[in-house]
Amino acid sequence: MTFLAIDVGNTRLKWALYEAPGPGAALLAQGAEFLDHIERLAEGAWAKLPHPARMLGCVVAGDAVKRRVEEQMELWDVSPQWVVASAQEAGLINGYDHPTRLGCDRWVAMIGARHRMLAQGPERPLVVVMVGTAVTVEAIDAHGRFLGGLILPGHGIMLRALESGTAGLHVPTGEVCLFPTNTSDALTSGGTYAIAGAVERMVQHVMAHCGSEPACMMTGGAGWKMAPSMTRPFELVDNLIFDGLLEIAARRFA
Ligand SMILES: Nc1ncnc2c1ncn2[C@@H]1O[C@H](COP(=O)(O)OP(=O)(O)O)[C@@H](O)[C@H]1O
Ligand SMILES: CC(C)(COP(=O)(O)O)[C@@H](O)C(=O)NCCC(=O)O
Ligand SMILES: [K+]
Repeated sequence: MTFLAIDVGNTRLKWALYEAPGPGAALLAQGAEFLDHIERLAEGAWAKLPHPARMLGCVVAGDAVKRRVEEQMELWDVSPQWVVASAQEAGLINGYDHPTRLGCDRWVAMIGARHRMLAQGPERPLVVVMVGTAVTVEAIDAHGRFLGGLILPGHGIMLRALESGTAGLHVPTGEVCLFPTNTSDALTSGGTYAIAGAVERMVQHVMAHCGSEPACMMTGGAGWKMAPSMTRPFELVDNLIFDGLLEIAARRFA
């Protein structure tokens, strides 16, 4: 029973086709498109795919984008199903004030991270960092309760905000360094360490609250850029959202 997983962020749509709806299923094909190029999918990357029997996705880019994706899916006889964060799913408990207002991408990535950790060993607290258009930093206790999380601007948004709010910060991308001595390096390093510093604070909060060191996982399109600048060991995972969608699919489509 082939299974299509779709993750629509604010910058790109990522998709992956699996042989079956469950963890460990073989990956048959995958791809990514910028949101402007969604209309290419049905006649492009999706045209030659085996038809998916089931689909599950998460979308945080708004209803108009969701409809554009569903239009491309008319190629197949599969009903689109989109995850909404809930009070509890797949072993995770949602501590948000209004559970359904939590970004579904955050919820699904946390489910993926929790099961990845359980597959590796005993229960531990978790810090899950997702570096996309925005950056999110989530805290989960050892029992699978989502305690809360941070939302920060991603690299691109930080740079655009500085460019548009000042006269003298229109410069090319620089390098991350400890003591930047030019504007490009100062901006690139500032953004990177803003994120790394926020993550370090969250790790400290979790250690103080839970009394033990969390496992740390990082994912998202720009995760690889952050990885060398973290203050602690982080496992860089390709796509925790697909992992989470596979966990949810295994339960819904069993
Ligand atoms: N090959 C790439 N294509 C697009 N964005 C990339 C790429 N490599 C890194 N990035 C960075 O990743 C961010 C987008 O990551 P992504 O996970 O697609 O975000 P979202 O889930 O919010 O759509 C961009 O802000 C960009 O800085
Ligand atoms: C925080 C986000 C913008 C992240 O989006 P992304 O960077 O993945 O495109 C998204 O998860 C969202 O819109 N969340 C809703 C608000 C919340 O989670 O509290
Ligand atoms: K995302």
